[in-house]
Amino acid sequence: MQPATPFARQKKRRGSDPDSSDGAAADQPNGHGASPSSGEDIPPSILSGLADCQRIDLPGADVLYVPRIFTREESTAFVAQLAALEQWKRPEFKIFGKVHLQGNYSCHFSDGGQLNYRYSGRDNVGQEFPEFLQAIRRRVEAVVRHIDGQRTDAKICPGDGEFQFNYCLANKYEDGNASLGMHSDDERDLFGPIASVSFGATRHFTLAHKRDKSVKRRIDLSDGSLLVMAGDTQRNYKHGVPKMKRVTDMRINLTMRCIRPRDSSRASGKKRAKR
Ligand SMILES: O=C(O)CCC(=O)C(=O)O
Ligand SMILES: [Fe+2]
Repeated sequence: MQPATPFARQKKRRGSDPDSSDGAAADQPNGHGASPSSGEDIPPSILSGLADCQRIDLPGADVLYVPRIFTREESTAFVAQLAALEQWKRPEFKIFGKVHLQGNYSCHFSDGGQLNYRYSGRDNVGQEFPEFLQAIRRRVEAVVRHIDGQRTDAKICPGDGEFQFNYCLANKYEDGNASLGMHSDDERDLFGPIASVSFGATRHFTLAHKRDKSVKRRIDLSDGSLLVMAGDTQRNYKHGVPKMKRVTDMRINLTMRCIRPRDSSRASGKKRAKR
């Protein structure tokens, strides 16, 4: 069963945001009787481009890719704001008792600044979303709902499409030497689709079937793009970002997620593969 409480609280708070400028920065909640797929809160140039949404042909997965959900100007502004965040950290992990540093920097944001997403044996309590990140989230939600309403070949949103993302994991890849190992985002606390937005350098993204090793796909995630992983994708596939030595520019990826709130002190029953 999906929790009603965090979404009810989130909708109320977001509806009262004071921001009133154009585009992604505008506060235009999707509720209040508007169709979740109407697309009226998406700039026309982006809305028309949503026709380029591509379903990635993988058995047992619902993966969609949209090359551009932010204008170039928005992407440039957002990448600068994201890079300037003070929260970036390179977490440590242990292999056979030896401490290593993760290859990329990450940080976490959540509604109310208190949701904990535990993975790789670590608690990750998300800080409150900064305003510009809320604007990014609103655009992502509007696009995801729009796609879900338009497409008949993929079921993206749970229930009536009125879900909301309450957590964001941000990853910063300084250059092509930074990578993310193959893993699944299949923790029990997660539900609904994962919406992944990329800013900066284009990087390869690999999806590989967990059991049928012959099923593998590579997608290029470009600046301002959206990748949605829904349905059984995490159950059947691993994904990762391999090194690309020739890439010298930075890339920042945000994964917007829905997590069930729980007591952060409770140990998780499931561990994720090393990332
Ligand atoms: O950087 C990416 O594109 C993937 C990020 C990811 O898979 C994750 O944060 O779990
Ligand atoms: Fe992931």
